[in-house]
Amino acid sequence: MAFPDSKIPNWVPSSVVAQAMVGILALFILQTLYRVVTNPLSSIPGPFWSRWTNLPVKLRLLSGSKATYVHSLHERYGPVVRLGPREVDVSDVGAVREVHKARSGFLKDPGYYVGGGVRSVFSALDPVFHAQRRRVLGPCFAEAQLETLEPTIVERARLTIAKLGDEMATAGCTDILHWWTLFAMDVISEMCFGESFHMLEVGKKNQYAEDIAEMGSLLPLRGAFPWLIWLAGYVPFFPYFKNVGATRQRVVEYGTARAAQYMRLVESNDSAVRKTLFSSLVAKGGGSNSQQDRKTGSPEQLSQLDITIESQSYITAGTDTTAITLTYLIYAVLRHDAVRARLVGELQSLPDGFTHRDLRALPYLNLVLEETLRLYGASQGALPRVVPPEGAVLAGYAVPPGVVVSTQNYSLHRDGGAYPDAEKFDPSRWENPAPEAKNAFMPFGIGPRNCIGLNLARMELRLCTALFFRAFPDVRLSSKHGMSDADMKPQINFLVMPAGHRCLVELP
Ligand code: HEM
Repeated sequence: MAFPDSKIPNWVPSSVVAQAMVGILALFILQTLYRVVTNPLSSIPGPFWSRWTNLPVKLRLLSGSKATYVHSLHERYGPVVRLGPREVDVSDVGAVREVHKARSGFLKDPGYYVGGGVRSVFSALDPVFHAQRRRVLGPCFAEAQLETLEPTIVERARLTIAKLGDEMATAGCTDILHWWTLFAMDVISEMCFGESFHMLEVGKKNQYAEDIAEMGSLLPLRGAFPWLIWLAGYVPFFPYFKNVGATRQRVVEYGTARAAQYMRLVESNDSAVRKTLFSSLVAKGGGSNSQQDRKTGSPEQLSQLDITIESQSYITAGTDTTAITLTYLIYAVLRHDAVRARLVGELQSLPDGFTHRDLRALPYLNLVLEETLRLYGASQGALPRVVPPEGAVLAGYAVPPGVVVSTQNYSLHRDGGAYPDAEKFDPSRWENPAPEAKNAFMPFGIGPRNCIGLNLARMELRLCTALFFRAFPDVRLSSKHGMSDADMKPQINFLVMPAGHRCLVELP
């Protein structure tokens, strides 16, 4: 065998080179085998391929079937299942609570959560910084604080109902997912920037919302192959990913302009300035744009830039989540005549000027809400965390430091022990729930990284459901334009999304 183009000197016999190459290959295979066999995760049950790769679950993440697939692995292998050489999923409630509890040491997996190098309450990894931010921002989402913003929600919800009614009358049916998405965007933009995006009036998303949706659509890809986005910066034939930088830039610029505009209004002492989520912080001197405060990262005193970044994360985390959950709530109610009859009856007993406080006290509405959050809450997929340096024992299995441990509501909320006949949409199961049912229920996450917007989400869900079913007690699912249950099959990547990206309803 000759090596004409190589730099190997002529005096080295080619058979020696070939033997060396075979030797290196053999060593590599042996080392890999050794690592696979001695991997501390090898005692954790899982499919055979999980010893070598996590590619099968990554591909399922992209196709929206990871959560159902991982659930099937739990059914086969038990509450702790291996998904790859350095990855496991846990569905044992005690172990899930261990992972997410305060001071557990498990941090959010940076491959999944951190984007754009900015630190918001959502993306921050450092627990000290995060705790300080939550202390500052938590009160903005307290129920009493949100009551001052209730008129914003009601005004936008009434406009949505009017739009739905118009479209059903003129087009014969309407897409509630589309309109609830615009509703949620308008509400959160007004709550962050003091002025709604007015997307409901226009009937479609603005550029900012499109940009945020585009960035969100890349999350599964980023979660599966974080290096791909990095690589895209260097490889010229990835124009799609190259646009991401420009999109992100546009989002920051637009948010900055909106926040600056709001601060100018506040400083002008205009009495017409609308309250925002951040009003109490601004009143205490937050939101300043001085050079000293500009640097993002000061946890106690939020600068204008911090408020812009936080707003962006609320718009990302608080729009589709609310719109999708609300859409599934209506869909589930419309598929169950007895549930609809009882809910509509209860809502019709409300006085005309009802408030969110009245809705909080309605028994059946809240049962329907809990059951929707169990089966159709928007967050059903993996919430990945990294095992701390000291390692962990989860449901009896030792898990070494650095391993990614995920938990998923899809499995927790379908645990037959906690929820008999788990696939059945049955609000009455929450009338007198067993401790197991309460324990496994985590639609908004648990612990210090739970959802900061959960009070806002529940408020929006209650108000919209009440206004919708009072306005349209006889509404039904439509079969126009080929709409069927297949359109509502949940696809789960980062969030749940109906497979058809629509939910059409009509009046009789
Ligand atoms: C039905 C609606 C919603 C659902 C089901 C939901 C669910 C969740 C879940 C499960 C988490 C935990 C994520 C994790 O542990 O990795 C979370 C976190 C978060 N959510 Fe929500 N969410 C909803 C609405 C909202 C709204 C309206 C807002 C906005 C204002 C919001 C803002 C956030 C933020 C900022 C975090 C990160 C909190 C932190 O890490 O400290 N969410 N949400």
